[in-house]
Amino acid sequence: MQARKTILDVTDLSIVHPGRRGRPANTAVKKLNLTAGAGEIVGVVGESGSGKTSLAMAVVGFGRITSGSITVDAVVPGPRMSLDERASIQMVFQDPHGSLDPRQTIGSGLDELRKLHKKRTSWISDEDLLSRVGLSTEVLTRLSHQISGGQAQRVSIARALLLRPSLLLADEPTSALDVSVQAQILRLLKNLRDNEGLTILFISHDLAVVRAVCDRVYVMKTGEVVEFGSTHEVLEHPKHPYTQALLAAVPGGGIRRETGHGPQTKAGPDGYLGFDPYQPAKEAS
Ligand SMILES: Nc1ncnc2c1ncn2[C@@H]1O[C@H](COP(=O)(O)OP(=O)(O)OP(=O)(O)O)[C@@H](O)[C@H]1O
Repeated sequence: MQARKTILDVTDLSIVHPGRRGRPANTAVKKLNLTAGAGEIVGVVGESGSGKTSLAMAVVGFGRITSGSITVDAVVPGPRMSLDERASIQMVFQDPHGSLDPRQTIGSGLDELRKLHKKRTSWISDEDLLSRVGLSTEVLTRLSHQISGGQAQRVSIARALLLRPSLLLADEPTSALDVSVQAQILRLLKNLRDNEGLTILFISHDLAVVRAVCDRVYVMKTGEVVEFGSTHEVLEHPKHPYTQALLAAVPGGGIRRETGHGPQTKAGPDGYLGFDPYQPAKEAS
């Protein structure tokens, strides 16, 4: 099999936040190495405070880097990025409405992006773009508060896709959503990986979500990677006591068993039960 092109390359990354008001400096990331290949969904999982957000901010060029390096398809994230380089690294965050301008309709938000990035965005019409994320053009005339959380997250993903990013950073993209909507969004991200070759760095504290969507996973504890490998290997046969403890803390070992979403059946390949999360032909909720 041909090796994948490396899109994200994090080498020996350390991030130290300076202490404020007499507090000691805080080492959030220590000598971290991580890669993501083209068309791969790579997870970073760890408890609160493990350094995920510090890593994520550095990858998109907003955060501090104390030592080490990051490249995203030959772009070095940071304040010196050009507008076009900035557009090549896209983000989707936890709060789906928070990343949309409340005063703009979804359509005028897309128009604004198209004006700012004419070359990057001419490849697709709004209609085709929205259909790729399971939405109809009806959302174009709506304000962000007039669409559901799931729809808003689809719009955020569409806005990212419009810019043809080399990397999508998804930071807890489903944790604010209802469980059934969560599953739809996860399925959408997997479809975009499979059909568009999208490369995704997926940050989460939720093992069930990571299990559902990631090809490979890195487990972070207090700024260090304690274990990494294929999601199956790491979550089915965890070697590090921290990974074992994370799994033990989740009922069902990170395989989510939902209630109230239809009949309970055997876990599907996604680790979810009882419903088919992806309905591309329908207007998504
Ligand atoms: N701007 C900052 N200044 C000082 N310390 C910081 C800053 N940002 C993060 N930290 C510290 O760095 C460590 C890692 O935090 P980080 O937010 O990266 O972890 P996390 O895994 O994303 O946690 P969470 O899920 O709670 O956001 C923590 O001890 C945190 O207190």
